[in-house]
Amino acid sequence: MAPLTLAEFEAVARERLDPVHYDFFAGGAGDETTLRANRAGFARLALLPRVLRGNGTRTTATTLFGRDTELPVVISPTAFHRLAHPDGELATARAAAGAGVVLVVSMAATTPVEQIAAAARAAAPERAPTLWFQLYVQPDLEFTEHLVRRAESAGCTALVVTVDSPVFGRRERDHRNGFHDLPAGLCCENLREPGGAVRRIEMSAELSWAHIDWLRQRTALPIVLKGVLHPEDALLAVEHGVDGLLVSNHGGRQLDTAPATVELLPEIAAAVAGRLPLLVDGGVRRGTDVVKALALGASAVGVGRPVLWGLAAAGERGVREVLALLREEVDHTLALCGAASPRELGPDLVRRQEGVC
Ligand SMILES: Cc1cc2nc3c(=O)[nH]c(=O)nc-3n(C[C@H](O)[C@H](O)[C@H](O)COP(=O)(O)O)c2cc1C
Ligand SMILES: O=C(O)C(=O)c1ccccc1
Repeated sequence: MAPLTLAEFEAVARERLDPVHYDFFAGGAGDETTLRANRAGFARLALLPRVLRGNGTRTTATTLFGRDTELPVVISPTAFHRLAHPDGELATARAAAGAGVVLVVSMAATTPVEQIAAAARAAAPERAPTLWFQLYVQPDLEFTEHLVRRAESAGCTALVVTVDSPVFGRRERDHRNGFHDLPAGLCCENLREPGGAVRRIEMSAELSWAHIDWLRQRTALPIVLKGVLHPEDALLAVEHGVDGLLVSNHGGRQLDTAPATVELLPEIAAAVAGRLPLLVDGGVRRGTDVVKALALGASAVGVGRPVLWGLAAAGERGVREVLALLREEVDHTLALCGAASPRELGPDLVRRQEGVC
């Protein structure tokens, strides 16, 4: 039976994957409190529908940084797609392009960004697929700049700079399983030097706002900061001229006990006061989750693990099905809420209820 929900895709993926790789994808940091909190945050919110709105025609489409997208959902960057399926990022890119959904290519992709972009273009030549590139600013700024140029030349139209990883999160499942490295034959292809050697990704606690200023001066691409959670940092982001925020706790993989992302949205939306578009990820598994996040001020949401489950279950087709399920659920939820488009949603549609999980 074809999976009917994103949760069912996870169950299929779990059966197919090496348990060590399943744990790498599924796991979080520490006690996995934040991993669970992301889901609980959505579960605590109720949707309060409007009726008799006369919205016979609906759209799930919207725009992000001036480009059309079929869904207010982007594929958040996740490492190592070839651990999930031999076609890896190529399959993900084809599915995303076919669905008209933005793919954020991970710096830790197991396929070079140029090949990912070519696969996306070939899969949907008529619609100029949208790829963004996720960057961990490396202490070697010359190499970082080289990566930015590669992403630009490959046709990526935004940089997503991950700022929640001054050190790597402590994922205890991986420690228990002894999973520390990619198997032979796979590597982080975007870390390959012109000479052929592959660098290791460095997490750096030295990074500061000065690095964001440095990057701002070196690229005309929109810069989205991924992993801003504190409203004061959201204000600093505005001051430093970034173009968007992806409110994220890294799917519960970095600071354990960080709050659920959806719970932070209202505060962050109030702080930025419309000066920047907000995206949010962490625990989005249902169309109702998407609608709740948009109602609370997000322009779009990101999904991480569900795409890996689709990929592990059935390669490109699995990712296509995951995106199609999300699209149907978003459309259905908009209809039931009396909304004609993602842009019509406001905080009046959401109620917080205690004790519901
Ligand atoms: C297996 C895995 C790998 C990830 N790799 C990256 C990465 O390379 N860069 C990054 O910025 N975030 C990475 N993330 C975090 C995701 O971009 C995203 O924030 C998170 O998965 C969202 O939560 P969700 O999985 O509940 O949808 C990764 C997450 C997972 C689960
Ligand atoms: O697993 C992750 O969450 C992640 O961000 C990552 C980054 C670099 C290499 C491998 C994983």
